[in-house]
Amino acid sequence: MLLEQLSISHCRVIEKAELKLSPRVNLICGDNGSGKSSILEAVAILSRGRSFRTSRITDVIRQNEEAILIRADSHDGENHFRIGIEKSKTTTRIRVNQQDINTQAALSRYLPITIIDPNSIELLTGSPSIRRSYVDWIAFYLFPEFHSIWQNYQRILKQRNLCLRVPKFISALPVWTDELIKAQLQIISYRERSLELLNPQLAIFADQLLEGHSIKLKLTSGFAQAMDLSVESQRAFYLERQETDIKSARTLSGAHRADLQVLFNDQIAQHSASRGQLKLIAIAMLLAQSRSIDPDDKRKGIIAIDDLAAELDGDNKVRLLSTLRGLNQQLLLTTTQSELIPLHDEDCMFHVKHGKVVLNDSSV
Ligand SMILES: Nc1ncnc2c1ncn2[C@@H]1O[C@H](COP(=O)(O)OP(=O)(O)OP(=O)(O)O)[C@@H](O)[C@H]1O
Repeated sequence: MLLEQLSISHCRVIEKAELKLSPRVNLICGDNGSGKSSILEAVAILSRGRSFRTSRITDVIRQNEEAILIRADSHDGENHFRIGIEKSKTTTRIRVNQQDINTQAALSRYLPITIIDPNSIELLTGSPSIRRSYVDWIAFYLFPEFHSIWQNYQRILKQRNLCLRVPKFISALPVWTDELIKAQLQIISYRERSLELLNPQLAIFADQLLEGHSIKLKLTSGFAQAMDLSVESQRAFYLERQETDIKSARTLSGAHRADLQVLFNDQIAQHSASRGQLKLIAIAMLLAQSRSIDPDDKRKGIIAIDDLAAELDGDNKVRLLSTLRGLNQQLLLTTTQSELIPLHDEDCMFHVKHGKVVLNDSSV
């Protein structure tokens, strides 16, 4: 997928910006506070419905404006799409090819974007939900049916939790437990299939970015103890834990509590890698995520990196830039240092000042 033209209105310091993007490197330069990250936030809102810096849309809507509006022309190699999203404090309107559509997921399908920013290290240091979302993102793009299976799991979980919380519904608990068991076996299988595609990609990026150190990812099941996950053994487990679940008023085990173990040279990465290495591991994981949804080299994701130079030392920066160059994917990179990356013929450089974006003509 490529973004060809991007139009942003009322995003933080940006009143209006139009960017005609290169299919390769797009370097977005400017001083601190000029509005570089706001461009990436706009792209994130288009792809995911929310910014990567805040979950509140009101933070992102320009002061004294009602709504943020982002539109893009994109194409996937065969078809062109015109996509757009308008978000006010209370409403969201999504359009694809002049048609209103109902769900963010339907829009997200058109725009697989991986965002790398200085907070990406939370992929390792943050809560398990960040790592679950990381794997589920891959399953979402690889398997069209995954999203409804995931939604179904959330619905069943809510029903089971209701039975645990409200005494008059307790008689329905075995039914919802069985539903939960069935649904989570599906979720686990999709996550495992995603990891099978992810791990070989990760080995390649670990080699390029971490000088031969190994990174491996392993799924944990979401159950406190190692056990076989057959229907019978799960049923016995939930029955045995029923009183604890009732006391907590929620289901304490299952696919919604799964985690991803990140192994660095076969040790738990969070406990063994340096902070600089953790950053590189997170970057390798995110690049591998983007590559793994494109096994036949047809559905390329877009990679956006906010503040590329931040906190990587000289050699690591050089290694990362050469890895990015080799990717053959569309890149959106922000930086305060316009000399950061030598540009090639097809690349574009944009300068951002007080929210105004201009194309640097010498870059095309
Ligand atoms: N809702 C808003 N309305 C108007 N301006 C805003 C709003 N929220 C933030 N700003 C301003 O927008 C700018 C945010 O810019 P942004 O974070 O995109 O800058 P940046 O170029 O990425 O900076 P840095 O290099 O420091 O990361 C800041 O100047 C901030 O004060």
